[in-house]
Amino acid sequence: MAASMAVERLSAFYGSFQALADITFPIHPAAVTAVIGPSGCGKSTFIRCLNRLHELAPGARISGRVLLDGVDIYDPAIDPARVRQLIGMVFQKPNPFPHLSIYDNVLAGIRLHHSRIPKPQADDIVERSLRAAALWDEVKDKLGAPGSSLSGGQQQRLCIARALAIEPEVLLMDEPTSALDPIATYHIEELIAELKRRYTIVIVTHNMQQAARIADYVAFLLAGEERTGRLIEFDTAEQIFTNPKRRETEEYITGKIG
Ligand SMILES: Nc1ncnc2c1ncn2[C@@H]1O[C@H](COP(=O)(O)OP(=O)(O)OP(=O)(O)O)[C@@H](O)[C@H]1O
Repeated sequence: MAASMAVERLSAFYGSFQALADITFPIHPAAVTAVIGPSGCGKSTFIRCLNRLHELAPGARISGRVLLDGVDIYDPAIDPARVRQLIGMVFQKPNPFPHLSIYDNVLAGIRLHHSRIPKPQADDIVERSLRAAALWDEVKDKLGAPGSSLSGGQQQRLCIARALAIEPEVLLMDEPTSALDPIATYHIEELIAELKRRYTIVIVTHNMQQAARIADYVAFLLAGEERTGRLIEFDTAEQIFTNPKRRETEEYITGKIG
């Protein structure tokens, strides 16, 4: 069963600067939730709060709660490394280790947690993860080639395979297609549609058409003059794109602001 998440009164800070204020909404299991909003409204900050990457920035902290299946991932008893294992992340720019082979790239994350994996088990994890990332057929005959030998879209699917190898319950994606061409973007969108059957997915995107194509739910964030991002509207994608309740949402999705 895919996990559910929820954010409750989440605020995020960099030192004295408040990047996000008082954000509350549910993240439904086995569905795609898109986080949209103009540049600088705090989308990346938000998604990084969901797996405790935010706190690694100097002076960064949060208040509020982030629940994974009802458990607060910021509870002092919870190990942040375990959180990042359960809640995987894929970044904007495909970032495979360029000199590592495709095979070793898939295992790179898992090796942080398990020092020795027997070869048959490693082979199995590599094949399963590459299949899940819809990359197996393209690379199965060159698993020893460096990650950098792949196209941008293939590299991004390799990063998705690396994230899936550690068996997360939730997959976070921060603008995963913004560095890719339209065909590679199409492949990643198809893959997301497939992955949401098993995983809970949160994606940051600048691209309204993309959000409309792939999201089940949408959270729209907006920052005012003080640059603090707030949740303007959360709803099903259908509602947000056909009949938003707030004027600001309508202005954003029709291109009048942002
Ligand atoms: N490490 C940091 N230290 C201080 N302020 C930061 C840091 N990272 C981001 N910010 C600030 O936090 C705010 C939100 O930034 P964030 O990158 O989360 O926005 P975003 O919506 O993802 O932007 P974009 O769409 O341009 O990527 C901005 O005002 C930004 O300048």
